[in-house]
Amino acid sequence: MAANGTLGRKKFESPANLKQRATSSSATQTPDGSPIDTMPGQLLPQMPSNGLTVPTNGDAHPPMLRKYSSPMMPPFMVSAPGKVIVYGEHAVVHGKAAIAAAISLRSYLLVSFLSKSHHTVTLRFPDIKLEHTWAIDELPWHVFTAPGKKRNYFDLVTSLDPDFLAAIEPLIEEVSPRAPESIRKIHQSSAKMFLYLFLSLASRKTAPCVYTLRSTIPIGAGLGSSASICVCMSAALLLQIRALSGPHQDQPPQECELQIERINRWAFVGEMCIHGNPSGVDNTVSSGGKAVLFQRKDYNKPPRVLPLRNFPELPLLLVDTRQSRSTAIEVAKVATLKAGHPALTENILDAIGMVTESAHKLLIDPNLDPSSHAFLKHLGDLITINHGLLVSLGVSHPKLERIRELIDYTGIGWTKLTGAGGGGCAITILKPQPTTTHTNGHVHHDTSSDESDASSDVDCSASILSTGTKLKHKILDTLEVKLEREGFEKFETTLAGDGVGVLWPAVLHNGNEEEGGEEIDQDKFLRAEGTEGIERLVGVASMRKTVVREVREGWKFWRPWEGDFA
Ligand SMILES: Nc1ncnc2c1ncn2[C@@H]1O[C@H](COP(=O)(O)OP(=O)(O)O)[C@@H](O)[C@H]1O
Ligand SMILES: C[C@@](O)(CCOP(=O)(O)O)CC(=O)O
Repeated sequence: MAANGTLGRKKFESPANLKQRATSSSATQTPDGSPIDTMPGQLLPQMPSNGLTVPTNGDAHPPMLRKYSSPMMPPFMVSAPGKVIVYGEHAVVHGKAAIAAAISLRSYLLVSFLSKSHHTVTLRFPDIKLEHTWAIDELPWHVFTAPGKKRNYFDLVTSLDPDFLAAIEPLIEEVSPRAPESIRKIHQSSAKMFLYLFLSLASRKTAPCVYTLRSTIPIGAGLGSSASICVCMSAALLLQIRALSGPHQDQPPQECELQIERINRWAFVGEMCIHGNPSGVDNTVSSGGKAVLFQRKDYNKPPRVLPLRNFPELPLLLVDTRQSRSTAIEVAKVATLKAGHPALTENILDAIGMVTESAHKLLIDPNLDPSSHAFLKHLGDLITINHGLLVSLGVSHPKLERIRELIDYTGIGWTKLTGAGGGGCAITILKPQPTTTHTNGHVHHDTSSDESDASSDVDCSASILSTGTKLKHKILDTLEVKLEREGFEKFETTLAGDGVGVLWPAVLHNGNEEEGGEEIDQDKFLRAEGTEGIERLVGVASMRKTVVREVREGWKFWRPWEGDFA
């Protein structure tokens, strides 16, 4: 049951519906150039509050002189994925293409509203132990709304405004001033991103609220954690000002794309606050989901970004070395190698470019059969080749090689480092079925698996997409113990899933639409333990129980590749 009996789904409508009722035209179709300052309660005073209908001037009752207080908006959630680079890291710095894909590790942002008397906005980011509150009236709105300065929600912003940065600087300085330098830097980057987006998109009249964020993406491991929180914040603010339509059933693909693009543009602004000069690939993948081909030949021009709509959702094993690394240092290593051995290094970079091209050609093949063994083997071989080439560029790390060794030994899949290397993570695309195991140097053909695994003539379509087989579980569990013993962390994720998603209101029905549902409140969200606890709370069914894709109860996504949502 909902903590508040009025929070059952039937009593609330999607942001798009509310907006449609309030303005009768969608922001998507007729952007009027000015952000909407009011909250749904303010636009719709007739909206039921605590189950009661508020009389309006149109009622049989005479107009009332007392001003009714607006009902509070229900809490809602947004979520956005992290990413991995599947092929082409480092070569992409030298003008070749790379392929990046969304993963099912995600950030979740809960937006809860306070009564008007508060007039504050609070960030609760427990992953980085940050909690900070600002008085909305004391924020430098005058700078962000000065003549000629105010940005529209649909604007393309490609650089940060120095006046805006100067205006928020004193507020950022007040965040965790006594924390150690390394922690303060993390807190202040997140606060800077938030304040810049909040002041650009919201207004002085914005309803007081708390933004509580939890992420299942390891931070600083090259998995796009920062882009994912920027996408969440951008989407939440755009929903609050009703600048988005949907996500809803049968939304045309172009309209889905427009909403994603709108979110992505502001997420990029957030990334600029955190990173200075981001490439834009992380926020693009996190907003839109699935995968993209990404290439930047000329740094003075925007990159080429091609969505790869056919990229299949594949189970992916992700292992974090927990070895911190610096992207800048790894990129510099390759530059040094190139200076010392220009022809050789160029050949390696060209070869990596060919790996990406080969994968791209396969993925856009109209006759692609993503369930065929041949398809998966092609992708897997390219993973192995790509890793070898990265090793020869000198960007691997003994810990990455150890992970690869442990995984190769099980024969469970194809493994490569992902991102900058020098630490960070390794990814493994799982083979359709492991028919053999290796113990103490001996190779065993396992016969203890269930029927689908025991069959040598396996139906790949079932086994490729499923990790739900006994043998795989056994190998993965044994592997997990070994990896953990050596200080590594293993995640079972899915490759090429959804981008930004919305749970409106933040109520789960646990499969029963008739019941009022269970509200996800701040306390429950903060108390959820680890990735499993968070995913259980927000309605993600365990991957091991599902065959094709994770089930996210109640969540809606913009899916241009489908034309609607499932
Ligand atoms: N869960 C989170 N909560 C709050 N801030 C986060 C979170 N995840 C990432 N960030 C922000 O993003 C920054 C990490 O960015 P970065 O080092 O590029 O890592 P990644 O490669 O994972 O994006 C952090 O310093 C912090 O400001
Ligand atoms: C090495 C590189 O190709 C990828 C770095 O990825 P990440 O920082 O590990 O997400 C650098 C880049 O593309 O900017």
